[in-house]
Amino acid sequence: MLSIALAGKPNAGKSTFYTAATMADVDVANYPFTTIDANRGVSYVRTECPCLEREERCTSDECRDGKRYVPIELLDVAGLVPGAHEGKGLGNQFLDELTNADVIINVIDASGGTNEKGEPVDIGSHDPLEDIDFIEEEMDLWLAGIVEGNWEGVERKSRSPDFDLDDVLAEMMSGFGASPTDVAKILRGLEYPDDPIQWTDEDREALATEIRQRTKPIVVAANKIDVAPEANVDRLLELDKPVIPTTAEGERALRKAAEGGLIEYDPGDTTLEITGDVSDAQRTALEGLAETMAQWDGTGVQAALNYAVYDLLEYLTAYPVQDASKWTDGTGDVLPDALLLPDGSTPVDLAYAVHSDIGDGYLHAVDARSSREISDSYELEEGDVIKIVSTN
Ligand SMILES: Nc1nc2c(ncn2[C@@H]2O[C@H](COP(=O)(O)OP(=O)(O)OP(=O)(O)O)[C@@H](O)[C@H]2O)c(=O)[nH]1
Repeated sequence: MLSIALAGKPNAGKSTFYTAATMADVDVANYPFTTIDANRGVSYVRTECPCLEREERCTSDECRDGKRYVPIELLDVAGLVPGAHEGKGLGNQFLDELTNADVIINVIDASGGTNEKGEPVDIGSHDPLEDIDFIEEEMDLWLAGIVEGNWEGVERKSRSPDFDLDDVLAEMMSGFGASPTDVAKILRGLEYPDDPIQWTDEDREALATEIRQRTKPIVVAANKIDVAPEANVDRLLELDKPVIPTTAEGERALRKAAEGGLIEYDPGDTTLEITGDVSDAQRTALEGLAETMAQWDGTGVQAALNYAVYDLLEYLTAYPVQDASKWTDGTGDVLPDALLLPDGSTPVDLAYAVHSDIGDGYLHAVDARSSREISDSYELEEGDVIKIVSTN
């Protein structure tokens, strides 16, 4: 399963984001919230379900009136502080956890109400722009430290006659989650001496930065927009980096209210509707939230998760079915599965994602919309419904 890590300074709102995003909406998923451990849970990206094109909606628990929720793993990496790579704060352990993630959401306090260490200060008194780069810097320095730690081994290997620096670097990088394509791109983007003994600290740091950029893309969640000075959010949005305004607290309140039957709201909606008996205080709070959502296009929590998967990682959703005309699996369930695959994936990749042991059993694939056979090299598109024809 794709894995998204929430990182950022203490008190930026990571745990609130995590709780909101992993809170099962009883109406969407009628199975219990799957806790893997305290900081690792299941959340969802939202997309349009292909069942919207048909008369009847699909039977999946993860589809609500055509809003399709596709599971991903969410990690809550406790607060990082500047100097973490040297073991400051809770330090390295959390940087280590980030290596398990495919993409990072850097949660910052856009209200400027927490200082560089994450301690509460008056709203507006800390500049949130200062909180953006430090995660990248900490990760780069920490990775550079690991590369440095491995370097003696690389130098030793270089004495062997069949030494190939690129092979050794590729092996090291795969440990950080770099795919062979990433490795090729990283090595192409760098200039470095062939002889490892001549490498300087700068060469190793440049390598670390490239690895981080390729393997850990980051989107910033500019959190606490409900209380942030608007100018702060505007300045953040002007940066040449992906930034999504969020209110994690708002999303948590909405999910709770929806669960309690007070409102109609599905994660990612930009509006809410009060449908239950609410107190005056609840009405005022909900109306305030509705205003924030109108201004920023929702609470941003779903938008940040979606941005991480569909924009930064460039994944798409494909729907494997067994019956190409009814769009069902073997038991008659309509569009039971939605799978996230990298852009550029083919029907063969989908076949492997469905049955990892398909091997030579794959015969061909059918586009369920047109009922036509598609070529093995066809590049899947968002929302494709595909029947895999195999011998097993
Ligand atoms: N106004 C407002 N407050 C928020 C929002 N999100 C979180 N908070 C508050 O910010 C404080 C810190 O939130 P947490 O979620 O505990 O922060 P954290 O980043 O997980 O902190 P650590 O666990 O220390 O790393 C809490 O009092 C939250 O209620 C938001 O969107 N708006």
